[in-house]
Amino acid sequence: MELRGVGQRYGDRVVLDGIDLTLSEQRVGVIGANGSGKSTFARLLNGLVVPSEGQVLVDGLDTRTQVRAVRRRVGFVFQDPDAQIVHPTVAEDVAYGLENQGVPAEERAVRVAEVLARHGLAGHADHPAHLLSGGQKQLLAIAGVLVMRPARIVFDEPTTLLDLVNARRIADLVVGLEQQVVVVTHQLDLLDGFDRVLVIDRGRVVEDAAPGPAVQAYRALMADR
Ligand SMILES: Nc1ncnc2c1ncn2[C@@H]1O[C@H](COP(=O)(O)OP(=O)(O)OP(=O)(O)O)[C@@H](O)[C@H]1O
Repeated sequence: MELRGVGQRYGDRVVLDGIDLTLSEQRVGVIGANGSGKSTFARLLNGLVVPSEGQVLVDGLDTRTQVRAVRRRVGFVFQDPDAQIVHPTVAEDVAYGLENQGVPAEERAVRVAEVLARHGLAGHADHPAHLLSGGQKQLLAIAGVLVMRPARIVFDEPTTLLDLVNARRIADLVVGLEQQVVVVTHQLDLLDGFDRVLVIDRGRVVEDAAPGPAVQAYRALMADR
């Protein structure tokens, strides 16, 4: 994924400015203060937001002109799974994206069963999705993305609403993924073992390093506020 001269503004408000990055590492973290531009950055990566300046490219595809192809390559997991869960039952919800892509019913059933089993939701296939616990809902939202087999997944604060047990579960799941992942988080221990961490501050990337030095830079920055 590549950002070239990317800027994002809403009216007079500059939310991101002068972002030039190539993200080729398997695990990339994004940290920074509230309102620094992290979610906007995450949303640029799969075309949920199109930059007001510059270009975002995924495998050479421009999010401005090839957003459908980009979305097939880049899955997105929202902070609040309720934003993502739209169908009455667990299995229907996971099947939804596949149905949209025209995957035949038989293959859909196999892929849905497989992903639910892998994420401990097999026993819940026919349960109402809204009755799941917060942790199960987040797993369901992730299963709904994984079933589509995107090559990359962007997570926007995936553990914020979760208790410690479920947060750990999601963290383990993220670490075990074979896809490229970009994770926005305030939970700094989620970044252990990541390849690269970006610190965003006031719309700019102010540190770009391994997790240790990046977290240190972020702490130093916040200590001065
Ligand atoms: N659609 C929009 N219209 C106007 N302003 C927006 C829009 N989206 C984001 N912003 C503004 O951009 C700034 C950065 O928001 P963003 O959600 O990217 O920050 P963040 O770093 O993810 O914050 P947090 O850690 O609190 O989630 C905020 O001041 C926000 O109000």
